[in-house]
Amino acid sequence: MTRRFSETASVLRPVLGALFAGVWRRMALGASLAAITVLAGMGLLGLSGWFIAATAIAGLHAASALAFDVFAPSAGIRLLALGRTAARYGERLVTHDATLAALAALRERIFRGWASAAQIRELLRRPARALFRLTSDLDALESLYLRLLTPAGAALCATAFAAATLGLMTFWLGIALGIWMLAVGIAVSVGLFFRSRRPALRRALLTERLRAQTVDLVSGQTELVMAGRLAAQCAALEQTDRRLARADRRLHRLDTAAGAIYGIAGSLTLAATLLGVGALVDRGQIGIPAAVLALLIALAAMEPFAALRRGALEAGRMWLAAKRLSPHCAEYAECADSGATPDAAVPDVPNAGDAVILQRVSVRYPGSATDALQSLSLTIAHGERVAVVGPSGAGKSTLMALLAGELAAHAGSIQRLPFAWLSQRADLFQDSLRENLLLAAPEAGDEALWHALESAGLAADIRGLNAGLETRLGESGLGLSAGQRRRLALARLLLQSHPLWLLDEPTEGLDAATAADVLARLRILGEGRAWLMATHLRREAALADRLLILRDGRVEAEYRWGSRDFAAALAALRHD
Ligand SMILES: Nc1ncnc2c1ncn2[C@@H]1O[C@H](COP(=O)(O)OP(=O)(O)OP(=O)(O)O)[C@@H](O)[C@H]1O
Repeated sequence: MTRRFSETASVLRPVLGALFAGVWRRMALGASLAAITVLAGMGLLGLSGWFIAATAIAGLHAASALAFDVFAPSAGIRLLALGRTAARYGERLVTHDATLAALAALRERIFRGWASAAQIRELLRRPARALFRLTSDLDALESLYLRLLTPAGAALCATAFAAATLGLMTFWLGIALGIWMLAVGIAVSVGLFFRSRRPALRRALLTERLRAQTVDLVSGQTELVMAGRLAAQCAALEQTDRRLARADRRLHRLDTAAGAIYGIAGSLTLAATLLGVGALVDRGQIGIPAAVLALLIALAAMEPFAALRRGALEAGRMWLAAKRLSPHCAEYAECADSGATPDAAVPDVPNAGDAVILQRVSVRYPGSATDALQSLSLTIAHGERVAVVGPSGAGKSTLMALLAGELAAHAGSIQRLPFAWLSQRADLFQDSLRENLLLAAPEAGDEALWHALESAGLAADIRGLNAGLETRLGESGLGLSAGQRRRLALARLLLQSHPLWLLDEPTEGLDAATAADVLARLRILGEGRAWLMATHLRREAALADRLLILRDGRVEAEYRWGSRDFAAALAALRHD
């Protein structure tokens, strides 16, 4: 039991800390306004009933009718009516403003929490899941405040108010009402939470699966048709949909049952209060108007608990979201406390003279039994060009990813200068050419952009487009040829003045003429910078000052330009 409690606390603490950080005052104000709205509503109903009953009784005799003060209660009714409307309006504004601000801050925290090598790899493997978590899990936390905490606070205030009002008439009636309301409210909410936890969890997971399957179906249509798996994928999707509908039906049934229980509990409360206040009137302890006030307050008191229903139904989903987001919130909080970034793989800067120093670095992929890089040491001097060659699986891309900070080493030390990275696939976005270029240098003006395009040999092509730099690209750079995409990536590389270039097979897939042009430009523009280039191709490796032969994650040999071994190793590479 204690272990369970400490586990729950360890999940909720970072999430609540992250959710309330910076906005807790607004959230407390929102919850207070929600409570005021409920109390004003109860007060309005009770006072109106009291007023009508008291006016009717006072009207029975001329003397009492003349003495009856109609102004104070009607002013009170107006005040409560206006107050309730204003509090409701303020509550909506404040709670939603606080929630949106909290979620925006939390989203940023989660993004920062994800900005680590291991997380990025995981996200790239399952992008649909990442998107779902960013949207759905965070929305679930929105419900935690709006549908659970705020209504729970309002329900407690309503209980206290109803118990106090009846307690003023007779102490034990107030206590009995308070205990009864708390018992029913807590029992139904907690019972609903436990009964709905499994279907709510199932619903959240099935919605996630349905989205991922739909994305797979749409984006992989061609492959599914080619493999004859389209019908199977559709059937799997339909099955998920059916299971989701079953979970939905179960939740709806629970919701209806909880509504019915609250209805019955409300009627029982009303009947018991009627008997209680009837006895009090009989004994002459209270008048009829006070009895009507008590009855109407008891009638309204159960309503805030009914509002908790939705929160209790969604609690399972909130719990799942909290469990998934909690490590990221905790991770980020630790980093914020220590002033570090979440990515432990950020390397140091080497001493003057060298651009890269790797010392006995080992890297292992999660789930792999062997190291992809094994105690690898490498030094690259300023302005030196090193080409890494080796058979497929030797560890070339791993080495590049390590230096780019996409992978963390489990042993050894890494020092390198700031770098610009030309990867095999140019990461182009569905945006204008200008925005795609500005990713590399957000402050660059038009002159710098055109200069980079000129140097990359793409300026003439862009000038030929009607919208020039404003031309919009499709997904992954659709609208440009492979050669133009590579040149655009090259222009991005040139917009950065970093002293180290990481080039991953920079001309793979280009025709011989385009490749020769790109390489000639790289050679001229990369003068004075250090290069680390992963390659299979002779035309690329020929630009290097040093060849590094990698095999099974180790440096097997190194050859300097001009040596016979260098020429032999070069000759062994692919020609185009
Ligand atoms: N994401 C991954 N998870 C597990 N193992 C991986 C992963 N990526 C690469 N590896 C393994 O790490 C080793 C080195 O792979 P790497 O991609 O670095 O080789 P490479 O030399 O770049 O190959 P290629 O020339 O085919 O691109 C291989 O044994 C490979 O199976």
